[in-house]
Amino acid sequence: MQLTIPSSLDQIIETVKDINLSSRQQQTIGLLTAATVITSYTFYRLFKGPRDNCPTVPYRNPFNGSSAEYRKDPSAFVKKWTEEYGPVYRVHLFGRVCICMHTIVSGRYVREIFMNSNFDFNAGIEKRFNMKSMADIRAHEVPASDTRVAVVQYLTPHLKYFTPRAVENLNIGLHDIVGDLQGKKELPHLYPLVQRMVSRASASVFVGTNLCQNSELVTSFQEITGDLGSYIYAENYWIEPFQALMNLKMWAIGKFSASTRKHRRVMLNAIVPEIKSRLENAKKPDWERPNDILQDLIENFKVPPGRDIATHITNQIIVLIFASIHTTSENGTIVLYRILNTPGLLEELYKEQQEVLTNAGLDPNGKSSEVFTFDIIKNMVKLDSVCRESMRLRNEFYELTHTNVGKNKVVLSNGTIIPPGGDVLINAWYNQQSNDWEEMKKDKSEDRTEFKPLRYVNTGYPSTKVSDDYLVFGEGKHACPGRWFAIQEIKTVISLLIRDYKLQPTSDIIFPTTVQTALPFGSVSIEK
Ligand code: HEM
Repeated sequence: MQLTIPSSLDQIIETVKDINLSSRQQQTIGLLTAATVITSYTFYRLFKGPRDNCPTVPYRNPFNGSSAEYRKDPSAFVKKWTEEYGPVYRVHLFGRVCICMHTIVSGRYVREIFMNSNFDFNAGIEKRFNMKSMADIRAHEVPASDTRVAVVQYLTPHLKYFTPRAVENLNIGLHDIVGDLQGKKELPHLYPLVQRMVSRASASVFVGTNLCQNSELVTSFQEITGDLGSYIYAENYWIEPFQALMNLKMWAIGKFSASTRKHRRVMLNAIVPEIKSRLENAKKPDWERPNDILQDLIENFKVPPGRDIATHITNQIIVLIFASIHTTSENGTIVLYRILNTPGLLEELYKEQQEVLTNAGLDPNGKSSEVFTFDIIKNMVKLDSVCRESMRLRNEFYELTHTNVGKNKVVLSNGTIIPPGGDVLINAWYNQQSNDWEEMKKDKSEDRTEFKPLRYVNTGYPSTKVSDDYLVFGEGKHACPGRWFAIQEIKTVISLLIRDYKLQPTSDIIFPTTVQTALPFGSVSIEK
């Protein structure tokens, strides 16, 4: 017997009204049929999500829906269903069913998510990757708004001031990996190099010029995100449909994992005495106030009741690290591989660098912390275009999950309903790369899938400018407030490397096509 799951109440009535109830046997069959149909309908509604005619990608596995198919070939999956269903549709992914099934939003509709304060990125991401919980930080003690304030008020306005120290420490980070470099050195992958440079420079700005010399601390800055992330990503996906179990697992990582304990110990060992000595020195008349985010946090943030100041500030710094170090290192690595994979590009960028420095009356071979100033880096427009183009083309598919944290349903302009607690995924592939989005093409012949390094030169679209077709930093009032610092670091890492070293790929460079990593692969030789 074939069971057809009805999609509306009318269909149920149609099915039941034809049952002839003249005999006892027929009555029993009739009742059973009606019960089966009603139960099926209830399940159908439950698994389908809200009644709004939004199409749902068909799936067989009721627990993990389309997750396996999506993970196997995300590009094919996203292309197929976006073509079939258009800009807004539902997919049963990562165990999210019923009213919480992910709604995929593409094209201009993404604005309706980014501009609506009911949608929260942190609430969405924390369902699968709750960094605070995994680092044993109580969420309410370090709200996202605190980290935003730290960046918006104390970091971004002072980027010019912080630049020389960041450049000096990028160089030290580089030296940590390549050493004095007498001959050629082979780097199996570029990520550890970029990550060390970014970690050292970020540490000099976040916790100051004294603590950034603590190599163990810089290593913790470098590794904490990847270490905690590996507990989640190296996992069996069976746990995904069970949110309570996921939460328990992330909480247990925070409380009991060796990585969390180690990184917290290293950070507290460094930060506790530093805060103590700063608080004592501040009482002295000849005190010279340290200028870094640590000092801003000490002076401006309230310590929650029952918490000591050092633990609270360490927690704030850890959250800042989660937001900044891996993201910047990963994207810096992506840009570098793109440059190395494009014949003639490295030489063109070197030429631009020499021209910008010479036009500013600076010695093109001068001390890096003196010549690579905030304005000089800003003037490297070709390099900036390469950054935007490389980041636009990173392998992104359904990204930037947002949850409706409001009490009411949100109705998109096409009638799609996102209920309270409902999740949205942004179709970054479509918005950033698809040629089907005609509106985003300058002319019909433009190919958005192509890597065109100088695409954005003189277009008014620097790599920090968010737009519907460039969502790497999000959009709207929660768009990444650290993007100016991130781009400054990425551009300086590249400027230092292409001026002072010779880099050459020693294997093919592979750009990933899976959801597991955005990092390209390939070995590179480096020499002076
Ligand atoms: C290339 C590197 C980076 C990328 C790709 C990146 C990306 C993002 C994205 C996608 C968001 C969410 C935006 C949204 O909700 O719409 C975000 C938020 C945030 N980012 Fe970044 N980020 C980067 C670097 C940084 C850096 C260096 C910092 C700090 C120094 C930082 C601090 C933050 C903070 C505090 C938020 C939360 C903003 C809020 O909730 O209002 N990010 N970032």
